[in-house]
Amino acid sequence: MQGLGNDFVVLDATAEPIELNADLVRRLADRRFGIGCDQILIVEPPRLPGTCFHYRIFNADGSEVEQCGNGARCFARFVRDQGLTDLDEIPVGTAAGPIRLALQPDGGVRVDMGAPILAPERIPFLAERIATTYSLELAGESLEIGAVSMGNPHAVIQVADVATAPVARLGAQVEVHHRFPQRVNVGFMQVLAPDRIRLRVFERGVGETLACGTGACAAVVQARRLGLVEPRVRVELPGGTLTIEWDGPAPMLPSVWMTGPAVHVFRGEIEP
Ligand SMILES: N[C@H](CCC[C@H](N)C(=O)O)C(=O)O
Repeated sequence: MQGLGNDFVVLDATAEPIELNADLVRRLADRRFGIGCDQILIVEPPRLPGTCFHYRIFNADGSEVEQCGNGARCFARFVRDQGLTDLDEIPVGTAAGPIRLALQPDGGVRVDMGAPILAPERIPFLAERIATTYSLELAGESLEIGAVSMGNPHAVIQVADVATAPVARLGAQVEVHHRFPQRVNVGFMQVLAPDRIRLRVFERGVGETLACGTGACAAVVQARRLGLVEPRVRVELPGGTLTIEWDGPAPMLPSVWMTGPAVHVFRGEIEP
């Protein structure tokens, strides 16, 4: 499956459990010696009340993570195509809590990604207090970043031009910065207009991907907090465009909504 070029191997563990260790994940995700993907998703029976499935996510480096936006849309497409559900609106449990996946008539998927998390200790991010931006000291330079969690941690850096942003170098340095104890995804955001953002994301555990759904959500949350965009924003990533909606930063942080495509690429069996 792929969502704007962020690609996944999706495994159906609804009938019998699948246990993946980090080494097996890395082998399956390897684009030369394995199948090849950015993340592996596992469809499991429900764990949370009121949900139909549980959704586990593993980065290509073998790390298990809390949330994946593009993967959520592909999850919805997969469980429908596999006949595992006939619901149009699918409540799914994740390590970050429940999310709701709604299949759209045009084949796209709209996801209630839940409310963003801004409290540093819950991101997690080491900071004295919550702030709209933080100064991050890197070898020889100081960066202004936003820190937002969508269940998974994101650093958001505003740049003048994503095309020339040092994504590989800075992304790799910020990903492992000591103030992010569980590492971090690093978004490079260029605000083009109040309803339009361009974004590149250096993903934790993968490197730069063609798209990052939670990264798009985090970028819009940060841009809204900076007063730069309207509640509905088109986020242009290298792999395509997502529509992100967020009415915040109201006192009660509302959900972030993400709408975009989910495409089936191939179906196969994994040799035991
Ligand atoms: N690399 C992310 C997980 C995948 C997120 C991304 N593929 C998305 O669409 O949200 C992390 O370590 O938190």
